[in-house]
Amino acid sequence: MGETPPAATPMSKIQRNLLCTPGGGAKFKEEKIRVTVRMRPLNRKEQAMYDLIAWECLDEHSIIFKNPNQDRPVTPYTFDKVFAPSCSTQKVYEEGARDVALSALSGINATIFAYGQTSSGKTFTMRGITENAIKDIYNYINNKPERHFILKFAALEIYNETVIDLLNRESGPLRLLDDPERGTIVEKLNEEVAKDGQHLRHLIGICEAQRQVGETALNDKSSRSHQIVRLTLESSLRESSGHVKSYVASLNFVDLAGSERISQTNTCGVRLKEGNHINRSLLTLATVIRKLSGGKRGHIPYRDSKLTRILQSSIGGNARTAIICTISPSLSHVEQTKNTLTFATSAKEVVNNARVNMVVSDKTLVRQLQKEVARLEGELRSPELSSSSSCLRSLLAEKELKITQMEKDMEDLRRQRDLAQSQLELERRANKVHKGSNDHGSSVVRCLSFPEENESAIGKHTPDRRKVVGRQAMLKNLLASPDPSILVGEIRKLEHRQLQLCEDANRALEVLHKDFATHNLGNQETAETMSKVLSEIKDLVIAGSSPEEIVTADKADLMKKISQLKNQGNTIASLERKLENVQKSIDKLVSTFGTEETPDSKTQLRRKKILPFTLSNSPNMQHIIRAPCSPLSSSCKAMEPEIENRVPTNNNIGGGTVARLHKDNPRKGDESCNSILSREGSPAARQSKSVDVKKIQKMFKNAAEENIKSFKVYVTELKELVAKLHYQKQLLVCQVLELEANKSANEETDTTGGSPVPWEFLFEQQRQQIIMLWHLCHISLVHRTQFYLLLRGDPSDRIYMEVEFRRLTWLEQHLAELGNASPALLGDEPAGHVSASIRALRQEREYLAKRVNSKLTAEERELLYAKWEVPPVGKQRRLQFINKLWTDPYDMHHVQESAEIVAKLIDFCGSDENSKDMFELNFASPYNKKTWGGWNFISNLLNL
Ligand SMILES: Nc1ncnc2c1ncn2[C@@H]1O[C@H](COP(=O)(O)OP(=O)(O)OP(=O)(O)O)[C@@H](O)[C@H]1O
Repeated sequence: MGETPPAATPMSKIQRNLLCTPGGGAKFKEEKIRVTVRMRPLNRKEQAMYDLIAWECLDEHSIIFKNPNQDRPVTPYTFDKVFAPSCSTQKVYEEGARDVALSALSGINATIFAYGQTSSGKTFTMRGITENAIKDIYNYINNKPERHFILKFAALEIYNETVIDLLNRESGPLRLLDDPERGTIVEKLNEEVAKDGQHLRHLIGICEAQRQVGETALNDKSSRSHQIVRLTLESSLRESSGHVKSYVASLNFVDLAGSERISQTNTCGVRLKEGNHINRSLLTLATVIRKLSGGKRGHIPYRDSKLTRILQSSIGGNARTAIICTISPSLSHVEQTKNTLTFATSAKEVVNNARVNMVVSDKTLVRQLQKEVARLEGELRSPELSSSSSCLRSLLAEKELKITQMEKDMEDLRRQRDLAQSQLELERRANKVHKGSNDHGSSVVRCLSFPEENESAIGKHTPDRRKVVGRQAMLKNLLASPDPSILVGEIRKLEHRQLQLCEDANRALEVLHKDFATHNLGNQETAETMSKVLSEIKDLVIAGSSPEEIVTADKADLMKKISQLKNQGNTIASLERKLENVQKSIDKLVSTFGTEETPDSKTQLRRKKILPFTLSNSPNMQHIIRAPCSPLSSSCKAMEPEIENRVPTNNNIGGGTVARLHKDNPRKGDESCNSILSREGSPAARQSKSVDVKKIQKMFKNAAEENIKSFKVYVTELKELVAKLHYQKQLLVCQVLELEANKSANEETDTTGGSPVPWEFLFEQQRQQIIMLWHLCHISLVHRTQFYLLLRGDPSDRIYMEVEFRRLTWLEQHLAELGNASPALLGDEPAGHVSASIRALRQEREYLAKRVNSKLTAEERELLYAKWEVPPVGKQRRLQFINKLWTDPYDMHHVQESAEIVAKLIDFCGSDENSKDMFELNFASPYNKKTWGGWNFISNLLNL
């Protein structure tokens, strides 16, 4: 059997009823405990002792103590019913318990118990009540064929505060459990279904037999425990009726042990112990009743005894309760009777809240829910939708509208994507066509362009702006594409192209490096030449006031040479034009002398027309090749004497300076050149020119043929090297300006005898410009310091100042040009070489910071820190200090102090006049340090 609470309706079933019975509701009914008093007759012992009857039933509701001396009036006790000794148990049941007992058949819990002193007739009464109730219950059941009843039986006793299952005493003491839904339940209490009345009586009989009974002085068969017989009645209408309501209720028959006075019962030992437990539990019951009767809802000590715990729902709870208080009429038990009546008086004030426990079985519930679901589904399918269905329908329509709009949007996006792809394809084709038409030029420029896929030729002369714009448009189209996968795919393709470009660019860079190595060689030669020139210039400056003729002659020669250089204005274009003039001159000569045309001569003529050249260029070519050069300008002007464009009729070609340079640097082709010059300059040749025209013509033809082969090589080299001359020419111009300035100063001094040009003013002005350029070009602090401290405004410093200024001016422009052309600028990043310069400067500052502690005393350091506003506390104070040096090009005081500090850190005294030489021609092109920075991939730019 499962757990069966002995005195409470299963809460789960009650709650299920309350929750699942639509519209059924729970009908609560407040009702006071029915309290009746039954007074037994005097038993034989009482009669034998001639005990007096102390109580009189005034009527069916009142009982009064009969005062033997009649002096004091007594107050009768009034109850629902008072049964005189002559009343039968049947009547007690019918008038005191029947309606309560039968409430269980209607789903209301019911409890009927007897309370009174020992031997007052409780057991006697309850047996009769139970029997009558069973009889009535089965009579009711039998009279309700439309309902199906299940009657379950359980019984327990509380003996010495131990709960015993009377159907299975061997199971031992049972525990009471507190269930939040079901209340107090008796764990593992057997419950047996009563098949019928007879079976039920049999079960009851078994329990009575199991109950603890003992003999006392007052009762031969005194109950020594509280007994609770529980009938659980479940009733439901039969399925054929179509109803679903069912009821469940418990009907408790409680036969309490009687209170007893030890003095009267003469108990000891076990009985005394039993009596103590009985009295204690009854006292708790009386307390609970008393408290409940007072209407106070404070603490009710249900838990003080197992009796009150089990009967909790029956005393002030969900049950109808009837208490039959049994009393003895004997005068000898007046005090016990008064106590019972007092208890009864309290009990009759206790109000219960009984309700009908209507339940729905799981099977019935499922069936009911299925019907409800079917009904709702029918409503949904019905055209006559309810208001909620209409709301759902409008919501669905709104959703469908949104879906339709989204589909339209998606279609628009697809069209935009297709359009972008078409534009991309058109752009691709356009770029391919464009690429095919511009597939020329140097590899150096190509690396700075933005070439297309499958582009294999060397790049163009200049970056194709239109192509870049087209690519930007293409990127915009791609970014506007609604399909990210297409974007990513296209970008990956572009990255692939960029990788190819990177390889091409690296190859172009190699070419550039080789080119520059050649340039460096020429630059060294140029430096040597320039050193000589500068030496001459310095000598000239120093000897500016010398009257010696030889110096004047040298000065005149140098001025003449420089004037030539200044006026040449050679460019590669002008050189080529001059070469074309030479060709024309040769052609003219050939045509002049070519009166007889043989097949050979025609062939030669055609070949000369294709590749005309004059031998007179050879020595000049060497001069140009060995001239100072720069790798950076494509519009440089070459130094070429005008005489070189004429027909070689003069054997003084090249002049003294050129001849000297030529001698210092012999080159390939000199031999043939000298050979021809020798022939042209000999008297025999001049004689034959006037005599043998054909011979002269043939000579020219052969000479031209001889040099035509080397002409192409020469032109190629010329194009490369002439382009490198621009920078060195600037230096020469610088020197020219300096010489002119000196010359003007000298002439002005000579002619006017006035004061010289205020060099100090010019010095300060130029130095400020140089300082600014140092700052802009991120020049080494050590270099700045040395230059600043060495060049203090001496007239001899003019050339160094001019060189430094020119160098820095060129460098600043060069950095700007490279920065503008650098692909790295596509990512808005500083040019690689600028970054390298900044990095190098930072490293230099770190180097200087490390020397602070060793070169400056602690006192000096703190003074400087304070002066330069370095925080007194913090990390890297030395580097903070160094980072403040050479940072303000406008403040000359700042520059002066910065230079002095750096000089101290590097142990530079600045007194060596020869140290100025380090600033003459110490030109290091940024190309020496330039490294290929790689490409910025589109994906990186787009943060993909
Ligand atoms: N109303 C009555 N009419 C005739 N005899 C009665 C009546 N009530 C009780 N008796 C008799 O009194 C005796 C004691 O009765 P009972 O055992 O029922 O008392 P009790 O209250 O149950 O005592 P205890 O508390 O000790 O069990 C029994 O022999 C019983 O037959």
